[in-house]
Amino acid sequence: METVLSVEGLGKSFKQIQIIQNINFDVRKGEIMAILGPNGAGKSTTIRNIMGIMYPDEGSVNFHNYASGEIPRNKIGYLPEERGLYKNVKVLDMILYLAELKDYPIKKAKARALEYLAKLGLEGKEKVSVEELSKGMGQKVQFIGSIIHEPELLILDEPFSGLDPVSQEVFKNEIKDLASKGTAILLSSHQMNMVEEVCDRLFMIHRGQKVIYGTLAEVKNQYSNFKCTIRGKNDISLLERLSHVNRVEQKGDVSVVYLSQDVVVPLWLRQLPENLNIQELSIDRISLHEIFIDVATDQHIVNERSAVNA
Ligand SMILES: Nc1ncnc2c1ncn2[C@@H]1O[C@H](COP(=O)(O)OP(=O)(O)OP(=O)(O)O)[C@@H](O)[C@H]1O
Repeated sequence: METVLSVEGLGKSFKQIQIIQNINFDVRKGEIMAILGPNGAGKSTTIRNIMGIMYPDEGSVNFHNYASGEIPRNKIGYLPEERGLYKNVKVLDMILYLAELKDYPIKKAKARALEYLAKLGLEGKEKVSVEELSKGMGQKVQFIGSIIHEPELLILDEPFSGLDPVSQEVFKNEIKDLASKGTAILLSSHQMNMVEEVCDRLFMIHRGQKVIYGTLAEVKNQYSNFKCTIRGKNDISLLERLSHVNRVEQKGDVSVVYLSQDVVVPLWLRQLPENLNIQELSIDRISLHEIFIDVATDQHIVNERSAVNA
């Protein structure tokens, strides 16, 4: 797939403190790439360097064959972490103003704006002034502003925050739809369930450095695939002695047994001892949420390894 954005060796310091270091990834046409990491990891700093809001100390950002200084900004859409629209401007005028800033034909912009306002449940709000909107509604308007000019690359910093579950679904579907039509999307989010549902690949930063980079399937395969949850009173040492066990976590009567990558689940189930107390048992895939916590807290619960492709 065609590479739209490539980030190479990006590094940035503030007051001699290295915030991000040697960041490398790309975003391809029609894919949703998630950029993840705990608070303060360096995600927004990376995005701001891509957007030319700040300049990197090291490395480069390329959009197709354009180098940093030459990137045609009207080909990029950006929903920043800090939300902000002019308060005393009417919704439709606000969107058209943003389209004009990107040199997008106004007639087309108007048709698109009305289409998206209806799609996002804001039909009839065209003439309402921005200050009269709720926080979530304002976010929807800003989102429309970021895509009004049909950008080839869309960068979304925390698009789901502050949205109710229904609106999150609408946003999620819209983001997927844009990608299916060819938009390259870089998405930063702390909502792992959402990320898991939409992203094709992911990049995780921890303490300013890459710790995970790959497709969702690759990441899951690298981190032990399965966990077995058993409800029943059991001695932890009995569970720890089983084969293919990376680690056991016990809370009251519930034990979570994290299995190693090479486990064959039916065989593993067959070797469970007869004296195991099983009131309930389930086998599940490790979630992205668990992988995130594992990496971000250096726990190595799900896998002895700390990184994928690092
Ligand atoms: N302008 C600045 N001057 C000094 N330090 C900064 C500046 N901007 C960011 N930082 C620091 O850089 C680090 C990374 O911040 P950044 O906003 O990139 O993190 P993030 O991964 O986006 O976090 P969050 O999930 O909380 O939004 C933090 O320690 C932050 O304090």
